[in-house]
Amino acid sequence: MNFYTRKWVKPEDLNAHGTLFGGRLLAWIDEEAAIYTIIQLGTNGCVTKYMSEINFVSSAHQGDIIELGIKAIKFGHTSITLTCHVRNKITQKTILTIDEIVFVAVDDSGKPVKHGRTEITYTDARLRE
Ligand SMILES: CC(=O)SCCNC(=O)CCNC(=O)[C@H](O)C(C)(C)COP(=O)(O)OP(=O)(O)OC[C@H]1O[C@@H](n2cnc3c(N)ncnc32)[C@H](O)[C@@H]1OP(=O)(O)O
Repeated sequence: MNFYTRKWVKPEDLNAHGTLFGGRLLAWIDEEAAIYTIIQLGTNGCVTKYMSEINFVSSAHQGDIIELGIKAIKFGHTSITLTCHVRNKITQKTILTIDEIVFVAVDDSGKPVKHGRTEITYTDARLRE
């Protein structure tokens, strides 16, 4: 799993308890997973379909640097399934895990479309095909 994106937890990211707001973290994850999917499928036309159980394992605090890891675990016909792990960059302590995030490739009218991909690419070449 690659941890491409790092985030620095700032005051505007906190909840009423003074720790990282879960909704903010999920927004970061959804965007990261969407970008990962766009690179893997080579199309901007993809939407979030499903997220499995979200496990908030431990809190992050103001000033922490966290990193978001995403990896494709299954290529379907129109879908791609990802797994996600968020951890503290310094201590490596796990902050969150999501076993499955499913994105679906869609056409201009929003209907599922076959993406034709079967394996992970480690470059962004598909974006230029
Ligand atoms: C990045 C963003 O913010 S996007 C915004 C948030 N997301 C959205 O607005 C999407 C709203 N949802 C939709 O428009 C529709 O549900 C669609 C277009 C995504 C899918 O439509 P559906 O009628 O469910 O499509 P369909 O039944 O053909 O399934 C498409 C694929 O999704 C998979 N799928 C459908 N439901 C689920 C589910 N609950 N869990 C996992 N996978 C699922 C199917 O197995 C299929 O995969 P495959 O083609 O690889 O075998």
